Amino acid sequence: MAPFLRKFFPSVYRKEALDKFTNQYCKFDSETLTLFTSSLYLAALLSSLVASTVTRKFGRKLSILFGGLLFCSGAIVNGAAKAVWMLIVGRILLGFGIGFANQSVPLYLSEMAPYKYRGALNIGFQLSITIGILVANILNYFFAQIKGGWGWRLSLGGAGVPALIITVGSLVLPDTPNSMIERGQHEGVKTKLRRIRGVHDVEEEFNDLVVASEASKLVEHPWRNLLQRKYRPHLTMAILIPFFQQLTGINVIMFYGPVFFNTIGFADDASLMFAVITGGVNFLATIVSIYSVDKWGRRFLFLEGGTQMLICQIIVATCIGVKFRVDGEPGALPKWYAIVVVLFICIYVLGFAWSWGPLGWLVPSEIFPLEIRSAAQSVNISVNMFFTFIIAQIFLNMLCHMKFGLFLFFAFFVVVMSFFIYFFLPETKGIPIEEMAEVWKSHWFWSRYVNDGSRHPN
Ligand SMILES: OC[C@H]1O[C@](O)(CO)[C@@H](O)[C@@H]1O
Repeated sequence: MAPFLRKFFPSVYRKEALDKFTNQYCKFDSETLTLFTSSLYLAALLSSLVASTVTRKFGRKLSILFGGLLFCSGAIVNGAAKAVWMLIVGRILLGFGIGFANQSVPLYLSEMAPYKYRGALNIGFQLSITIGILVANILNYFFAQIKGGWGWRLSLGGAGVPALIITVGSLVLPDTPNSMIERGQHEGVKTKLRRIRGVHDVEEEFNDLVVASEASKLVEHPWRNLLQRKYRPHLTMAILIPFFQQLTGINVIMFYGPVFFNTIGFADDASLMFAVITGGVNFLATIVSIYSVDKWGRRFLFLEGGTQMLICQIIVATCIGVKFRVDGEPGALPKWYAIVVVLFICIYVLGFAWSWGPLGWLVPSEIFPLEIRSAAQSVNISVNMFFTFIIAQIFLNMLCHMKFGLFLFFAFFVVVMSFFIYFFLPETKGIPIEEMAEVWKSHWFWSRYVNDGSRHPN
């Protein structure tokens, strides 16, 4: 929003609004602007490491509560901001909140979910993220129209509403049976299980939980465990899947969509409107993945989504390159031309939202065996946050230097990740978690690690 830029980032505002001769690609290149966006992810990365201990020792509820409170305070500081430092402090508080929530909420969900619905509920996590993005984009569109130019305060402060929902939720929802057992609170667990599952006979699940908890207590060094040769495929996936998810370039559209649409010549309100459209497409396609993931499988969605994103990235790069050339000639794209670009961006978002978006969380969550689950999950989240931070931090500068080639840069990674999936990711559709080991044992490449040199008898 122009009043926001004028107040906190006047040099960006001047370049964008007043200087009609600047290279289009560099209009928004400002380090404080990117620091404002990216500081949140650095804070999230740090706090998710602390949160994993809180979640284990004090229960999921407490981590969720911390997440809600920190997020709430960040929203208040941001909504009341008078200077850039307040914005950045607010973003850091939001980041701490996200670190706690990202660590504990997926765990909470998967521990509460009945076994059969775990996949769908897991995608529910990503679905909620897309709903959050969509609602935020819609509100931004309306708040931007408020006379007096203070609508951005509502946009930033409004983040307090979902934070309050999380805070209150953490107080009224029960802790998970797994967590209670893990912390030695055996009484009351069976009653709780009966309530959650809606059946009387919970003896078997109770015993399973106790056995699982005993087993995980025997693992003294989950982090060192993860480095064992037999966990090489898991460690590889815990690092590469979140890395690739971010290298699709999705957050260029999610974070800087309005900035980007502005760059190609739309007015401020039209740019915010396109953010609503991409947000809507993102949400709808995530629903598609809920229905198709167990039907067509993970590999199909990854490969189809990758191909779709690749084609769109090449088309968008070509369209922008042809018009702005390498020197970023000032002037907007013709309307119809800009609409074609927006259309292919939407098809790109569709491709992401039914593949790497949800599967980037689902696949890691179902392939880690219990003894390394929490450590591997922390690696997964940290790598995700780290690369979200990197892209958020360098995107505007990359756009300025790599120009339309930026889209080809991400396209290159989409090719690499699709080959990676094709050759190295086994299909995990319909395989019970406790039988997952077999999948690696019969894989052409990973079998040499999990079988420890000797091939499986069959
Ligand atoms: O839907 C897009 C969103 O999904 C994620 O890739 C993973 O949750 C985020 O980094 C992104 O902002």
